[in-house]
Amino acid sequence: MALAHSLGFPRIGRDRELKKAQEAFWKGELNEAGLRDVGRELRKVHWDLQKNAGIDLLPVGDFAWYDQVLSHSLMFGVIPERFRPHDGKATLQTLFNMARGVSNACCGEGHAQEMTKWFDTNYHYLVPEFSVDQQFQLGWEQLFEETEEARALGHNVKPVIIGPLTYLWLGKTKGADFDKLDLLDRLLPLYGQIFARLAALGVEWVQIDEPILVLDLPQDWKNAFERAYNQIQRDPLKKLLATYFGGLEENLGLAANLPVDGLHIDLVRAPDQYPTILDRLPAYKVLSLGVVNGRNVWRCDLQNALATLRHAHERLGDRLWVAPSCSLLHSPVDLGREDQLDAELKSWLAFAVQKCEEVAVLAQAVSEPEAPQVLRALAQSRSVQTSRAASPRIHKPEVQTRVAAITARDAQRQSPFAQRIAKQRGKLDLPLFPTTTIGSFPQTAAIRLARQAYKQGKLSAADYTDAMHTEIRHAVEIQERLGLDVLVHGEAERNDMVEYFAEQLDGYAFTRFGWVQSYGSRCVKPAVIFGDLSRPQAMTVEWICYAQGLTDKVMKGMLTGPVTMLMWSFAREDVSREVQARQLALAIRDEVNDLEAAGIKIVQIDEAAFREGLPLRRAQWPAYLEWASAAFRLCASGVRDETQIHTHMCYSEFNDVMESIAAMDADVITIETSRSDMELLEAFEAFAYPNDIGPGVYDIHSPRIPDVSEMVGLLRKAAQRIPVERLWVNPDCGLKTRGWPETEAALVHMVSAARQLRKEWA
Ligand SMILES: Nc1nc2c(c(=O)[nH]1)N[C@@H](CNc1ccc(C(=O)N[C@@H](CCC(=O)N[C@@H](CCC(=O)N[C@@H](CCC(=O)O)C(=O)O)C(=O)O)C(=O)O)cc1)CN2
Ligand code: MET
Ligand SMILES: [Zn+2]
Repeated sequence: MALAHSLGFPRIGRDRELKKAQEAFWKGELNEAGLRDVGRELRKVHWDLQKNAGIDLLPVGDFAWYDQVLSHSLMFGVIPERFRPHDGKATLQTLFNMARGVSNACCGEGHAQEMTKWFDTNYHYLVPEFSVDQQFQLGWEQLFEETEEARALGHNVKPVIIGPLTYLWLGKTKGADFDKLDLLDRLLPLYGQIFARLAALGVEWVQIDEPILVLDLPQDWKNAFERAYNQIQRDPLKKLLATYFGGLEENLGLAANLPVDGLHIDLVRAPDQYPTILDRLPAYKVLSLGVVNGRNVWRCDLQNALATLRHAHERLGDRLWVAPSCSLLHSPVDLGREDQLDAELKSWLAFAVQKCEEVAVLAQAVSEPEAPQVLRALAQSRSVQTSRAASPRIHKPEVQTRVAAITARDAQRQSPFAQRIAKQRGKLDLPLFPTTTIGSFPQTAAIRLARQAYKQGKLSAADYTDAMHTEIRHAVEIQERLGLDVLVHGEAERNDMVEYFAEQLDGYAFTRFGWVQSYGSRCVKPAVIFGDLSRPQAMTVEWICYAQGLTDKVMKGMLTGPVTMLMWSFAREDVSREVQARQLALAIRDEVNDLEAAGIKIVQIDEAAFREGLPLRRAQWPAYLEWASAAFRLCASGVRDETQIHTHMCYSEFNDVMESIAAMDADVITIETSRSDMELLEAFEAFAYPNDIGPGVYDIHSPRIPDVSEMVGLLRKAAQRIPVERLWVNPDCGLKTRGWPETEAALVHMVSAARQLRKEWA
């Protein structure tokens, strides 16, 4: 029989119990013992859920108080100087300080560790900081404690640990410039120590995650794999090397031959690697096949997966394991919780619990093809596949006809930028260094509670609209008082910048409890694209016009772009991402045009996920960049020259995609730059980026209020790289996670900084 295992389970909890406990702890409303109780209970529930679903070997080490990479930094003693406790002993407080930063009398100033995207997901990890004299020592007992905890509950567990090369790859060197790989020899002994301790606890298998094996790796990193694993092998634990999010391609031989006892590969993202791996895998090794998609919510086509598994089983026998493609961290927890989803649609979906059931039944089907539950599951899967393929709710001829009729002309503004900007300047009458914000203002508890009451039917639509109008008035008044030049309505009415639009588009479904962790305690509820997408009516025009009616200043209309809508949703798999992006682009284009017709002079189309959508392998970049920037232009090109189109991007490296950013041809782009000290602008300068730019002058992820002088300094740096006529002044990103007091204080400073620059350049 094939063994059913899981690479990791969501930690946040079915009802976001972990989020609520973390936030209560930070507010001082829950003590550490209380927080630890919540964690312990969640782990117990999650192991039980997986075991009851039929998983034979359960993951431990997938739980984290904030982020799994951060847990590893504590385990390895990689604690930046500014957070190092006096007695050298890291505590939960140390961990949260590293994640969230400190700024107080007792502990001084310490900016949080940088946060960045986990491969091509919407999960963010905390970037380890390495110094040239970096030492590593075991400094965190969590993995061992949780292993004991699981074993005390009677579970058969497999601890999960990030491999040494992936861990180093994810980190950043600080201070002196040096090669991270030089740290490998110092780090490796810790793996030996960890494995020895796990073996002493009675562990048989450990999972070592090395997802960087699916990237284009430099040769020295490839070489380092052999060296590292030859050194690691000298101990009694069995090791499963896990790769996911893509195919091994030219690293396949390397991965197959490392001296470990098993290899996991992602057959959902890269089914093509299957036959080759069978030929290359040494005969002693276990092969774990990730056939159930851990990154999407569609039920697995069991028939299809089983065909591969049966074939593999003939060759491998008991050396075949079955798993989800990657950790289920990226899936919502339990579909059973959804009580308001349409029954047919619900029958097409699987969340983490259901995915474990799929893995288990597939593992059983390999050796017991006639078992009643296997036959039942296969029949059900077949009927899901046929009902979906034929469903009239998926295929909309009018949408397909419109997409087919798109011409190159539709994705091109009427005139080149130079002509457009002259007309826009004439009409907008803005000062040099115009100030603006990225869109959202604080999403206060009051706003969320009003929305909850409205959704539960406890607040009427009219009363909800009134409550949101009050918020918009408040935001507009404050912006006028602060003296900002281009105003926003503040996005109070939006639960999320993607979900809000998804709720108003045909072809999208949304869940009530489908939460997925984005970072720390912050979660998102990705909507589900199930069919051809269209916009039945205007989505934002009334809100934006209400806001514009309150002021003589220019009100910027705020939309989310097609690539971001797609990347932050659960997408279809029966049509390409490109086609879905085009459908979204047409819907957004109609909204842009409606805003223009309603008298709105500036429209911002956010593409925060543009960079995240980039394939992990460079060979696939050109095709993606081509359709992604074309989709943006399609949204933005239905308007007159006078209408100014903005876009916004965050969490982005731009150097290697400048050409495509320029190809988007937005009149103004606002970007995150403050944490990198305007370094990002080098790319814009080097490329001679032609359009207007708003480099963020302060980091909105931190409650810290930067001084005027700090922002003036950043703006002067920007002015050295970009002609001042083309510079805007704005924060790094939206302000929804901030409170009002710090938001106002920071914006007062920002406006002063802009005024000072105007004087300097007058
Ligand atoms: N989709 C997406 N991905 C993204 C981003 C993004 O904005 N959206 N930004 C980056 C990540 N940054 C993020 C920043 C903030 C939040 C965030 O604040 N999330 C909220 C949830 C937002 C939401 O959906 N809110 C709903 C529901 C809020 C809620 O929890 N309501 C309570 C009741 C009210 C209360 O007690 O607060 C409940 O249902 O129990 C609403 O406003 O209506 C959270 O974790 O709390 C998420 C990601 C990258 N990826
Ligand atoms: N307009 C959005 C906001 O201000 C853009 C956020 S990008 C993650 O929140
Ligand atoms: Zn942003």
